[in-house]
Amino acid sequence: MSTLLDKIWDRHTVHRGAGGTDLLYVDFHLLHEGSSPQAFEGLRLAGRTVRRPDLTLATEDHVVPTRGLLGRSGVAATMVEALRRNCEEFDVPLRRSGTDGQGIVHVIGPELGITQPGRLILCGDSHTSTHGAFGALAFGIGTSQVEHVLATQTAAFAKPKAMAVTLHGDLPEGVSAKDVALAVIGRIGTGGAQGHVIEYRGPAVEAMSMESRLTLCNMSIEAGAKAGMVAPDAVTAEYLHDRPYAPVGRDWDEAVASWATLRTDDEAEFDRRVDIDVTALSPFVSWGTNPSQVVELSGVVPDPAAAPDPALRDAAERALTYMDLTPGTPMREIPVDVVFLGSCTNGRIEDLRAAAGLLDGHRIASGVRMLVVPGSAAVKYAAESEGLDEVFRSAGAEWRTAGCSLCVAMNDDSLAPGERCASTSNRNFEGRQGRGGRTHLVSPTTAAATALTGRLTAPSDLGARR
Ligand SMILES: CC(C)[C@H](C(=O)O)[C@@H](O)C(=O)O
Ligand code: SF4
Repeated sequence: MSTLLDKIWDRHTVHRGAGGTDLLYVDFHLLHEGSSPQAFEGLRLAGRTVRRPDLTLATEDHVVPTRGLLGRSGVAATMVEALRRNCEEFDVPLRRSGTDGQGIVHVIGPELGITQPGRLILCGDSHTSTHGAFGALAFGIGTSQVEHVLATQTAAFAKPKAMAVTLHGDLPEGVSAKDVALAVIGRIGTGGAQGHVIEYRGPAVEAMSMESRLTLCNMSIEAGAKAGMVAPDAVTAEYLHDRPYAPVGRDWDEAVASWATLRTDDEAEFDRRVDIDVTALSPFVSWGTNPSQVVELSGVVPDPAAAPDPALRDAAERALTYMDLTPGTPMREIPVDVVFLGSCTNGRIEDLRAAAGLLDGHRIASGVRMLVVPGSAAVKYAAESEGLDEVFRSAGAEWRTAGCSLCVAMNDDSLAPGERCASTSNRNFEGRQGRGGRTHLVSPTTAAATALTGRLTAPSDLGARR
């Protein structure tokens, strides 16, 4: 009896190492400018080539500007230039910024149909867990492993344990996969899934769109998991059909038939199980400086004294100092300066639609700056063809080109010290959005509702106010 993890692991194992480390075949390798330069340099020094450029794809996402063109000088230009030179020299296909098909690596993989059920997908980036939404095994690797994959199309790992996170019930209106992800991390902690691959299961997962599943799997890494996954089903196949890298004709039929075997057997044992009833969930928001420091938006800033152990109490105290928050303050009373809608967590078309649905015909609060950054060029075009860009602009938000943007202060977008931001991204670490910047992780609709009122606001709070 095997779990989905066992099945994919076994199919990819080319050598079982003595010390419990297996050598796995890699189906697809994604690259970006942030984590690939040393790997290419290593190849060059060793006189090696890229073994399977056809199973490799690079994109420019972390450092690219999302307003205007890439400059000719500066750190970003140097990093992007290095990636372009490396891709050219090693024959690796590259999605350049400013062209079709470019975007955040975890947005374009699924969009192009590269991310397929049963595949092993690696990338030098922690949020590679995103791709598990398709029933792929996908995780982040370090630079030396990137070099190894480039040279050999294989990588060595110790097999992680399997953890089931089962979501029971139906998600209430206005509560999204992002809220579920924050609720899960709030429950199990940032180390709660350490050493495990999470398989999300249950009726609430089956009812989710691919994009919601991507959001859920994206955040797995924030619970310490190696990866997140969802068994493929009809929703998965429907999403992939006709995508540029998806199989066609007979190959498609065979692929779909083989995907049906990619499920955990009924009697298979998980190393750990967590059950969550989503029926009573409401929107979540982070108050602290790691993604487990969350509360329901209807709640208050917690008192560190109530933390269950001294380590958590210290962490909470430090976080509240950094965040400049006082225990007992209702979350709904916390004002924000900036709202960020985007990232590989929530920068897809459904996220933009959901936020635009609330903003349509309204203006964001004065004094609030809102950045809307599509996760890919394709998301941007799709949004523009639906008129969403107009909705955002008319509401007073900035409409940008694709990139990581304010998710990470590695590009032109950052918070000023002390600025407070409601952000649809996945990390609220100190300085993540800029030195001294304060991040509250939220869902796209909470971000939109917050932009309208200027204070942390759940979508359902808006009714009474307008
Ligand atoms: C820069 C990159 C390697 C990093 C990651 O590994 O995740 C980034 O994408 C992030 O989200 O922190
Ligand atoms: S959007 Fe954020 S989390 Fe995603 S890859 Fe870029 S920096 Fe990392």
